[in-house]
Amino acid sequence: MQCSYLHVIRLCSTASRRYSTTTRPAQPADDFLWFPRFFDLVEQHALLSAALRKLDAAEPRVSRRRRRDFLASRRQDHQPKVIGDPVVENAFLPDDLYHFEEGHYDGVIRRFREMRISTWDDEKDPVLKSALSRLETLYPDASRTQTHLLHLASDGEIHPHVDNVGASGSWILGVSLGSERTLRMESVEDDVDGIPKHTFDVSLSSGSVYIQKNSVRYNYKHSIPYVSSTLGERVSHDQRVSIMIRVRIRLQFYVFNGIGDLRFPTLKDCLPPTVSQNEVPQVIHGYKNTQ
Ligand SMILES: O=C(O)CCC(=O)C(=O)O
Ligand SMILES: [Fe+2]
Repeated sequence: MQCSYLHVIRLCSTASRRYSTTTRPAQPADDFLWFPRFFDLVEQHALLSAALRKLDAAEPRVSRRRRRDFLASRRQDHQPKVIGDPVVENAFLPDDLYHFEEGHYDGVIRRFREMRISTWDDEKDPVLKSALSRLETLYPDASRTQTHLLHLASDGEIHPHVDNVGASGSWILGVSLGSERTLRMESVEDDVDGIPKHTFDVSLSSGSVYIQKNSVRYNYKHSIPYVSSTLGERVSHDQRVSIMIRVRIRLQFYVFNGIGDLRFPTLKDCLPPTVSQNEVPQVIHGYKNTQ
C-alpha cells in the first residue's frame, strides 16, 4: 500500500495564538512522524474489532451481559457491521454499554477504558496479522515494545502530559481507529508569560499513525482535547480506540529500579541516554500497571 509520510502540520506560536501553515524548525522534524492513511478500511476493521474484543473480555461480567442482551435485541442501526463496512465507527456500541472510567488516577484521561496486551491472537486472522507486521516496519528501532489499548468515550478526553519517562523509552507510536480527533502537541518549555513556546495540531483520522520520539517525546506534552482546538468550539465526536506502542526502557533502568525483565546488556544499553536528564520533564502521567 502507498504510505504517505509527512512531517508536522500547522506549527504555531501560541504567544500570538495565531495558527500558521508554515513549518518552523521548533524541533528536529524527524522527531514527529505522521502517516495520515496508513491502514485501509479493511485493516482498520480488523484492528478495531480485535481491540474491542480484548477490551470487552476484560470488563466485569455484568457489562458483558448488558452488551449481549443489547445485541440480542439490537435494532438494525446499532448492529456492528461486518468487515468492509465503510463507517468504521459502526463497530462501536452505544457509550452507555461500556464501562468507561470517569478519570484516570492522576486526572490526565477522562472517560476511557484501557488495558495492556501482550498478544493479539492474530493467528487465525490474516488481515490482522499483516496489518500488525506492516505497523512494525514503522518502529524506529528493533527494541522490545509494550502495547496498550485505549478506548475513549464519545466525550472522553486526554489532558496535556508527557508519558511517564520512568515507564517507557524514547519513542511512542499511536494508531487511531474510529472517530477523528485532534492531537495537540505543546512544548514543555514556556514563553515568559507561561504559554507553551511551540504548539502544533495533528489530525488523527481513523487509520492514521503517529510517532513521537526523542526531543518531541520528552520535550512536548500531548493531549486530545474534547474542545476542537482549531475552532475553540465543542464538536461532537464518536468513540475512538488507540493502539499505543511504546519502546521498553533500557536495561540499566530496570536494574536500578528493581523492576526486573532482565536480558543480557548490549553495548548500546551502557551508553548514556541521548536526551540529557536536564531536558527530561517531570513525570506527569503513566499507566497504572506500569507505575
Ligand atoms: O490516544 C492517543 O493517541 C494518546 C494516548 C496517550 O496519550 C496515552 O495513552 O498516554
Ligand atoms: Fe500519553
